[in-house]
Amino acid sequence: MTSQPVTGGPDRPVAVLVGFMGAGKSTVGRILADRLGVDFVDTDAEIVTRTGQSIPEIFTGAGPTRFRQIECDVVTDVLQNHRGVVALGGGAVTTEAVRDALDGYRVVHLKIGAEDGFSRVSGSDRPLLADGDPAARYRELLTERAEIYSGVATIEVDAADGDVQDVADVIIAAIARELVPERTT
Ligand SMILES: Nc1ncnc2c1ncn2[C@@H]1O[C@H](COP(=O)(O)OP(=O)(O)O)[C@@H](O)[C@H]1O
Ligand SMILES: O=C(O)C1=C[C@@H](OP(=O)(O)O)[C@@H](O)[C@H](O)C1
Ligand SMILES: [Mg+2]
Repeated sequence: MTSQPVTGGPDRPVAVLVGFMGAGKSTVGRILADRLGVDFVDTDAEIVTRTGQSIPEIFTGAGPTRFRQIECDVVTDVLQNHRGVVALGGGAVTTEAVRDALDGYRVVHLKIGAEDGFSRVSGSDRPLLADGDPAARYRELLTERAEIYSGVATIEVDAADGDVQDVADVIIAAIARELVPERTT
């Protein structure tokens, strides 16, 4: 686990979770919010609520480019207006405007390897894994994006190590260290 100083603040979310599909952003994000006693927003769920369509429906209907535009609008709005925990969709940070919007925020990268991550999402309805060889596509996209996640993150945690509660514990400990740097335990 690595951690750099930063961020958060009364006018910002406590934490924004990024990382590849299957890292656990949606699941751990909800647990983290419960543990911290704050609200949780998953931007994919917010997209579904606002459009009235599922993520696969948007990808196959409006298309991936339009999905990224909708996603960018929703993410920037949530970042400005939400104060709890936010989980982004795995591809949100491929949009430059989203990366810019994250500047100065506490951004937690849930790091996952190809084998662990794919085993969690194999057979799910994620549209980017719908065609061809999903395991190969998963590996390719993960390799393409790994640096982007690390580039926007202020905290990085191993999301393969332990169950979802353990991952939430590690994030809470990292945030606590930022808030109280001299803490020894
Ligand atoms: N640390 C973990 N250990 C075991 N299973 C996990 C862990 N994190 C997430 N999962 C499982 O992996 C699947 C994908 O998790 P999800 O939260 O949707 O990931 P993401 O939002 O990053 O794509 C879910 O079935 C979830 O329960
Ligand atoms: O990596 C991606 O491009 C995507 C990740 C998904 O979210 P999760 O990372 O929560 O699975 C969802 O936004 C969409 O299927 C596209
Ligand atoms: Mg998710």
